[in-house]
Amino acid sequence: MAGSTLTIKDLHVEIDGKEILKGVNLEIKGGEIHAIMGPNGTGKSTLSSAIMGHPKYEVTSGNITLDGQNVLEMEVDERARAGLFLAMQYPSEINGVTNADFLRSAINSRLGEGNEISLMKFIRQMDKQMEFLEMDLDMAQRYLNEGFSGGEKKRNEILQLMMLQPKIAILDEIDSGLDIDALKVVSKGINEMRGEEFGCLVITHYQRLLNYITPDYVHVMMQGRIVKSGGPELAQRLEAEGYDWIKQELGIEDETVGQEA
Ligand SMILES: Nc1ncnc2c1ncn2[C@@H]1O[C@H](COP(=O)(O)OP(=O)(O)OP(=O)(O)O)[C@@H](O)[C@H]1O
Repeated sequence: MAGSTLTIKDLHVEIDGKEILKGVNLEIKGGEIHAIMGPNGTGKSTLSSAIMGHPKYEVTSGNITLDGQNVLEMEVDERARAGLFLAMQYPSEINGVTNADFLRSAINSRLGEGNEISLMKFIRQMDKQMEFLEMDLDMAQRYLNEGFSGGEKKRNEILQLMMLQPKIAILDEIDSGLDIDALKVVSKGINEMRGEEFGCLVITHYQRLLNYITPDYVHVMMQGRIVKSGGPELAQRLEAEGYDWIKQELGIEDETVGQEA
């Protein structure tokens, strides 16, 4: 089976009446890893929130499709069931719901009624992936993200990714706040997912993540648009030289969006 394709065409998004995304075009296919970099406040997280259907982010024009299906018409849970996965910059804590319960119901919701995963199979898989991610097995029974350190939350997001096996994942600053060992483990998890069935968009500020997860494409976002795309060498140049050369090339003065009003 070939992988899926997420297509974003001329996407415009507003928050509280301010236009943040001003025409984003991007296609992510199974087997591909894309990275988006860009200065602070240029719309990177807005793009991931819009893809996952956060209610605050209003799509005013353009479209998002997954294998031709209109993602914008799907509720948030339908998007997840369709195979989209979003690892948030700040994962929420949910008191009263254990990590294991949350994961099992998320997997069952994806598999659909009548196809639920057996408890034994679920436990076997969860133990295996937790071991792979060098996680303390006790974390399965802790409430979701409650009291997890920054690094533990990120590792947990990768555990969810590996258990849910989405078609397309969007990882927003999965590397922020990680120590070097955790960064390696998180990258190991993402690399383990690599394959024709899996497409991924990684939002990051740092080339160092891309040393571990080599992207196929690197895009730069400024002023609510993707203004430049290239291969891994583009991230290396950004690390060495910053963003000024792109701003000069494109005649961009202030990169922050949404401040004009
Ligand atoms: N919920 C919100 N309410 C009001 N403004 C918002 C909201 N979310 C984002 N913005 C504004 O939208 C713009 C883009 O924010 P966004 O978080 O998408 O940027 P980013 O490129 O991900 O930044 P960073 O690199 O700092 O994470 C910013 O000016 C931000 O203040």
